[in-house]
Amino acid sequence: MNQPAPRPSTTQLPAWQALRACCEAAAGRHIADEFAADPGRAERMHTEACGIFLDYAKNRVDAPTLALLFQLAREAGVAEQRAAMFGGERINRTEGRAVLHVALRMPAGSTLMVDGDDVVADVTAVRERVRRFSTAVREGGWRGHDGRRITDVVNIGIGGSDLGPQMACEALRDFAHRELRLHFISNVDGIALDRLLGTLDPGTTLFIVASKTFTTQETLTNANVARRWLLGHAGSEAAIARHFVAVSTNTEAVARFGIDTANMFGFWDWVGGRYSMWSAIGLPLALQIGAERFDELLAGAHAMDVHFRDAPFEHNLPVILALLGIWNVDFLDAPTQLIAPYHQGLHRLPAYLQQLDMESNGKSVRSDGHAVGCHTSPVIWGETGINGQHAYFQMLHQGTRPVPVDFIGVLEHPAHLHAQHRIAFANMVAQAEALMRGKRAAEAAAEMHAAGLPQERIDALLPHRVFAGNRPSNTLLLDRLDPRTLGALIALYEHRTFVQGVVWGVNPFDQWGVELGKQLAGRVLEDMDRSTDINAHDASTTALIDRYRRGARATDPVQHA
Ligand SMILES: O=P(O)(O)OC[C@H]1O[C@H](O)[C@H](O)[C@@H](O)[C@@H]1O
Repeated sequence: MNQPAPRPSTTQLPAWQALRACCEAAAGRHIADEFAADPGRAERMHTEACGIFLDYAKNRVDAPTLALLFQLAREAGVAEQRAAMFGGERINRTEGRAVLHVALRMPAGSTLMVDGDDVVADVTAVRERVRRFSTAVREGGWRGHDGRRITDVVNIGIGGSDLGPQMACEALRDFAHRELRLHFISNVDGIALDRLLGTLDPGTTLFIVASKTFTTQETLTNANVARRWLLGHAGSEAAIARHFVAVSTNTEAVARFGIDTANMFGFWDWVGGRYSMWSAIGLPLALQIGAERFDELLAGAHAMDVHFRDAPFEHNLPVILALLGIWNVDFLDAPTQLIAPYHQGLHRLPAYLQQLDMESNGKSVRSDGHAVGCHTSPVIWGETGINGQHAYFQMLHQGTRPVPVDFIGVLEHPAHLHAQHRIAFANMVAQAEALMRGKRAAEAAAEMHAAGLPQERIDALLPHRVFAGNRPSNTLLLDRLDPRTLGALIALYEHRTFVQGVVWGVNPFDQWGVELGKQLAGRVLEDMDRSTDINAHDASTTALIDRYRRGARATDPVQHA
């Protein structure tokens, strides 16, 4: 396995050290004062590409800080690592793999050779199978075992085999096929699947078992339940072939499970799970919006790839977002990052970005095995901004720690929703303004005077009605929420994650941290069935297992009136 070229640790880079000094100097400065002093600030601090406009003027940075952040990207080797990724080098060093989600959206006919193999040709062949299959299901050519059309598609998968297609199906529901309903099952506790199966007709239901490894316990458990349910109704094994397809890299395991490998859509080990929605993992989306629109999603992502590859850092959306994120996490001590979409269609975006970012960069050692020495992935959280406003925005405005926000709005909207769209948009812009500007004591006092409050009351309330402001945010405006722009948006965040990983020196493409819990779950499961004493665990864990053994009752389902 080739080792990364030796590079000083991130915190030793000259730009990092200079940023430290910048940070101390900037401590007392307020963004509102920067706006007042610099009429050209907003004009300079925005950029746009692929139908996405980014305003980043409401960050706690000035021109010299920004220049140093770009310098940091140069010193950290972002351009070199970017070229290595696009060139198909094995930059996922701990797993010895190339990282080629960008190849999944390259136009048919282009070439990218890896180990003597043209990966774009392989990608195009699978894309063609997805096209044929999704068209057949959508048009009624592919039917259930008793000859009826498919009406419901259930994607069984988890993590990267669930979050991407689910998020995109929600986002693009306006483009959905009228007679095809999409469902997503990930939780192993059985509740969601149980509830769903009760509403489905086995003769018109298609299951997609989506798992890169095809070894994931949750997915295989749910898939087995679905299989038994189908067989219980259809009566014959032959029905499986009409109602089950698989998306995986593991042909043998798919065959062992009992799915005909003719009904399997493959992908490759150079596609990370959380980067896989562009592969056949996107099949639910292709079924929902059709292959042509799925191609538009890929084209939008490809356009962002080209922008990321070619645009100078100073105008490069992913690079700018990444560097501001690093500034917030490492220099302004912001431990979290809020994602606030002001479009109901994007309500699963925060969940999607949680995996993308935290599973990629939630690491404390660098690719070379040394400690990182700075903070890495922030906690990503959020839901639709408007709901957040009425729940946790209090903490954003007056809490003790800064919470940087990505506000995401959409400009185009259906005419009949114009009045509501205006309200949502106004709220988004106002929140960003309020977080940045705050409200100073004199302003708050004057308001209370004007409202006729007695001086005593004003004095008592004043500390509560002051807003410090100076809280950073980005605002991303999408021209519209269509497949192309969604593709560009997701690719933008993918590359942001990549740039941050490069600067921090971590490998954004492995996830060793998820293994330990899985291993221990296997042991706990065995111990839950043991009748003898168990003492291989700590006392707390043993007591919990014991409590389960004594207290967990299996009851009959609740009978509804
Ligand atoms: O697609 P699968 O192989 O079933 O994996 C599903 C998920 O499970 C794992 O625990 C990983 O942490 C994720 O990166 C992955 O997306």
